[in-house]
Amino acid sequence: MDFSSIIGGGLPTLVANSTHGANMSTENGLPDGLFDTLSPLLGFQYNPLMKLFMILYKLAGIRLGIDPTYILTVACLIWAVNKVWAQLYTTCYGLARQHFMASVEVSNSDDIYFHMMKWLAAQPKMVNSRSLTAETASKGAWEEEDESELTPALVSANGSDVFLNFSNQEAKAPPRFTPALGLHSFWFRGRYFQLQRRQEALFDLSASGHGMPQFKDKETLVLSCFGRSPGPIKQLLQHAKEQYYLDHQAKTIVRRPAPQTMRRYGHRHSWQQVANRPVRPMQTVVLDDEQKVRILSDMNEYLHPATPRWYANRGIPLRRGYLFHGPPGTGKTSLSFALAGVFGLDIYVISLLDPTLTEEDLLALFTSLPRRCVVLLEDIDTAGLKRVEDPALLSSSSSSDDEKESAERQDDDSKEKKSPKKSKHYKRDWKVSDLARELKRAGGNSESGEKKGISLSGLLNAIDGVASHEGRVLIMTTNKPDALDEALIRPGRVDLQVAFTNASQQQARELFVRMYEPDNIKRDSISCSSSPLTPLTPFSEPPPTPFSISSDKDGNMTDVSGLTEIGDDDFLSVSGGGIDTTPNGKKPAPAPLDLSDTTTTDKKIPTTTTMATATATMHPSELAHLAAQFAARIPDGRFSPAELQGFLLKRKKAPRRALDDVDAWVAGMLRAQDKAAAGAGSKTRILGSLAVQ
Ligand SMILES: Nc1ncnc2c1ncn2[C@@H]1O[C@H](COP(=O)(O)OP(=O)(O)OP(=O)(O)O)[C@@H](O)[C@H]1O
Repeated sequence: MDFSSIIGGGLPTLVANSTHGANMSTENGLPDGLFDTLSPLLGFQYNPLMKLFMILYKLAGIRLGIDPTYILTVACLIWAVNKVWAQLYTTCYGLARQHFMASVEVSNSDDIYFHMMKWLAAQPKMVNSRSLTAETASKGAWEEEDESELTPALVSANGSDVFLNFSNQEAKAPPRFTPALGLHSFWFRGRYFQLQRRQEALFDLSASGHGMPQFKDKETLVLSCFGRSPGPIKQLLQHAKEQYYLDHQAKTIVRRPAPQTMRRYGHRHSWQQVANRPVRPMQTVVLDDEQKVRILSDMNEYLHPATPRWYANRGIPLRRGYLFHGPPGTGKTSLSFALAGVFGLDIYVISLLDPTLTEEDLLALFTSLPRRCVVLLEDIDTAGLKRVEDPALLSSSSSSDDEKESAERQDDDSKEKKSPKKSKHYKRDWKVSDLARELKRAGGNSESGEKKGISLSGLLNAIDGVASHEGRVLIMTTNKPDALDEALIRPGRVDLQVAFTNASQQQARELFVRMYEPDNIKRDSISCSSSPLTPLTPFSEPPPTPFSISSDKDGNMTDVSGLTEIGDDDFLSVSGGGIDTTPNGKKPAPAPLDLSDTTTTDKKIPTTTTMATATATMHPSELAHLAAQFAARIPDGRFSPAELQGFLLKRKKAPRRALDDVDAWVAGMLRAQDKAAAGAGSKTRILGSLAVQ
């Protein structure tokens, strides 16, 4: 392009033309355009910007050899057609959506949202979408890991041992990709679906935070498909949900109260998931079989779908409570988890010592429980729950000052008995000193930050008040059943008590077998229990035969048909968790064990390979023989299963070494116990037991 000729020749003419409003440019060989005609009329020559535009416009015309008006006209036409098309499309699409498409909305405050997102993240079509959101996918403690992905181990100082190294573990975890905000489409079971992911910011006036309203993001998924029925979308959501729970089938979900800021939204915001751990098989809890069967059949009966009707017909509130009591480390929590696993229930753990928990919160938490679940109140004795009969008397026991006050009052009481007229005014006759004392107490409490906490009546109200939730299984655990108020454990609140004791020789034997049996061998093949428990119904099988409950003349349940054959127990399972059978529901055939690790020494730290594959094998009969020898050296009822487990864990690959060491360990432990009994307390026992490990 010859700029000098344009500038030297064409430009002055153009400038002159545009300046003087000339309406002809025939000297450039171009016809007069629309602009040339319109510009004087519109007064373009007075506007410097428009003048510049005119110059550029003419320059373009000269360069292209056509009137730029045509280009502009075509551009305007394209724009108009596009506008009309867009409008038409929107209208037609809107009409089609309205009349020929069904849609379902899912909010991110609902669990289905997470089920759907997890499912979408696993769809190849979605993964290859051009518009994605990347998320950091972190693995839970119990999720399977690929051992081949382990970082090459570092060689230790002596050059022989190797240790695992997880320094770049996070870097290796691939991100998770989900559909970005906007419109997406995918096919599912031969059907076309549209997914719209939307986000909007809500101004939450009720947000407490520091009393300031806050913005809150709310996300919505809108799923649509062609057809007037939302059936396919429902199927899709059901499928996503099933896939989600398939991953969690053999897991027990543990929930705790959500933070206070979340709890106030109520219902599903009241609880948050804190763990998702593998189901604890019932066989791993070493406890008297009779006790296990008693509680299992009691719970099974309670959870049966026919039970609510039975309770309703008799006007009995549908609640069941259990109290597990016994020394620390005897399996109270373990049994609670195993029970939840057998019945496929989630566990809701509440600590009454939580400083943020008020009685209103407790009530709200109980009312937002799902239909069937296990509520676990651990170490209920530590919550200091007491019946408040007379606040004055109750508080009077807290300090020597108060004792004096109590004595004064008793003194006053006796005086008043002599002059009944005066006694009527007792409560109102506050002296200045009384008032000062009360104020001091109230001030002292708030200054020291002492928590008012949950009172016994608050707890009772939550667990069986008029507004309390029905259908849940309440399990309370305690080390000191005698310290509990009898109101808390009266029948109706606690229906079954299970006493846990230190390990018997039989239990020691079972613990030994469980510790050294290979992972892939089921308990029954080497069971040393007289009546092994395999109490489960495979997930896919139909539910157990409906039972009937009849009562004797005292109203006690006498016959629970369908549950009488406890030997081959059929227990209800909501999720199928805890199943300890092969996929076809049969018990696996016993496989030979070979635990020939007697040469293993604990001094050598296992390598990555040995950690994973060093399950040496031993014949079941040999293992049973070792277990019997071990049990014979454990005194009955002296050690908790947790203590025995701790000892065995230190020798987890060496059953014979455990046998060799057990006498010395028992002697050391007994000495520590005697010392503790002689006055130094339970702490000495614990420290002593650690020393003799
Ligand atoms: N009866 C048992 N059978 C199998 N393992 C047990 C048993 N008792 C305790 N253990 C083991 O000991 C550990 C502690 O058990 P658990 O927490 O169930 O005891 P607990 O009675 O609830 O104790 P605490 O009263 O201190 O809460 C767990 O690792 C568990 O596996």
